[in-house]
Amino acid sequence: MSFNTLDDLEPGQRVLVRLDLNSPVEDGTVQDNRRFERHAETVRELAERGDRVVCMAHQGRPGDDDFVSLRQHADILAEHVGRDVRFVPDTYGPEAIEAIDDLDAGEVLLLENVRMCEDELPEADPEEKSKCELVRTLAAEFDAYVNDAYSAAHRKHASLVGFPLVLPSYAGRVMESEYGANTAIASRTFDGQVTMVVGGTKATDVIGVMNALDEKVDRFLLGGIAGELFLRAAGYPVGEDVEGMDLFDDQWEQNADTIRALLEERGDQITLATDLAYEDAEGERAEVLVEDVEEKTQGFLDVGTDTVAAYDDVVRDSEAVFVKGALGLFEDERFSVGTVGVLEAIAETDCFSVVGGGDTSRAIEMYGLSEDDFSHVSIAGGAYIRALTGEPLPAVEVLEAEAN
Ligand SMILES: Nc1ncnc2c1ncn2[C@@H]1O[C@H](COP(=O)(O)OP(=O)(O)O)[C@@H](O)[C@H]1O
Ligand SMILES: O=C(OP(=O)(O)O)[C@H](O)COP(=O)(O)O
Repeated sequence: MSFNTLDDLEPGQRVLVRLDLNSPVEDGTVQDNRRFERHAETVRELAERGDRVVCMAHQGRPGDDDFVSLRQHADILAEHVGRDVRFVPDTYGPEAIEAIDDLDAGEVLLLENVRMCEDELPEADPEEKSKCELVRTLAAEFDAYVNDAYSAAHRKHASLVGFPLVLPSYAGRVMESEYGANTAIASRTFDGQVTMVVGGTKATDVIGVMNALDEKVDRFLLGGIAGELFLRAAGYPVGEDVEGMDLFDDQWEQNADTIRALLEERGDQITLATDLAYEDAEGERAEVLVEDVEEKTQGFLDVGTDTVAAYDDVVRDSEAVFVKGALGLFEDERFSVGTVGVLEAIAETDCFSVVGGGDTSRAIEMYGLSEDDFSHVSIAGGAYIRALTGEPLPAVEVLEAEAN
């Protein structure tokens, strides 16, 4: 590992820590998940050493329903850390600076959602990001920067790539362990069939790297939003937004050409759902064969049972299975069949397996599966599949470049 870690950081300092607390938000309520539990280890270690610990994180994307304040995150984080986590509804303005100055040794503060600041999001190189006001203002308050946000390390945002150029920088415990595990996995080779289960909502992240995964993956099993977009490209009347959704049309615009090319060039490696599940008028799970869909009038919330059976067979014939994203809205038990079915098949076989996707790992504990039945459960989604391709992660690269 060629970056500095917490073992290299002198205790008793003012430390700015980038976490990834991006979480599901249901009816305005932030849902606890493994990201809190894992990052709490880094925060607790720093606080116990007598550092002043200021945490910075994001939630959602501007314009989306889950783009909310981090106030609730502070309470959830506090439960996992086992000590108070103060919250300030400001990121680098006077209120934030005052709260940072007020902190004593061993105390923890969480700043407001960093994506509420204009400087954060437009992607740019570290050099440019290091000069923005957000980075310059906050850097002046700290002795060191710790990046623990492995799962956001594929984004070139200010809080992720800007600070290592202006502060001594270190990887947190989550960054260290996820980087180590995912890099080791990327260099593994397998004799038998390697399968990747692709679902979730961030279709763009995975479609963008499917070409690069060609060497690594023999079979792709599609579900979730990516699955429907592929069905649309294959000519079925699905994969579009209905009823005020905002999941398909933008991602279709961005990826339609790539999807068509993938289907044409390696369609034999790509398996699509043959049936889909939806909520009927009585509120029950109902299913329809993809070939029988005449028009999409409501959301499809899971793959159907024929599809699950077919995917189950493929998983049982595989030597390695990588999961990136849920096959359906598994948080609702009626639509958990695809995600849980595939996870159960993996757990019952002795294939090498990695489960990732910001939310997918939640399905393991929600449905009584044991983490021990998987080789690695990552709290990262997009970053982990990018790591599999061997493509560098910008936030890791800058930590390495600036390490001494
Ligand atoms: N057909 C679907 N309709 C709505 N939501 C879906 C569907 N399929 C999957 N999801 C949702 O995708 C969410 C995100 O999955 P996740 O594994 O975190 O992938 P990603 O990293 O792409 O966000 C899950 O919480 C699940 O509810
Ligand atoms: O949850 C995240 O990614 P993931 O869903 O791919 O695991 C990260 O916080 C990155 O968020 P973003 O995809 O809105 O940049």
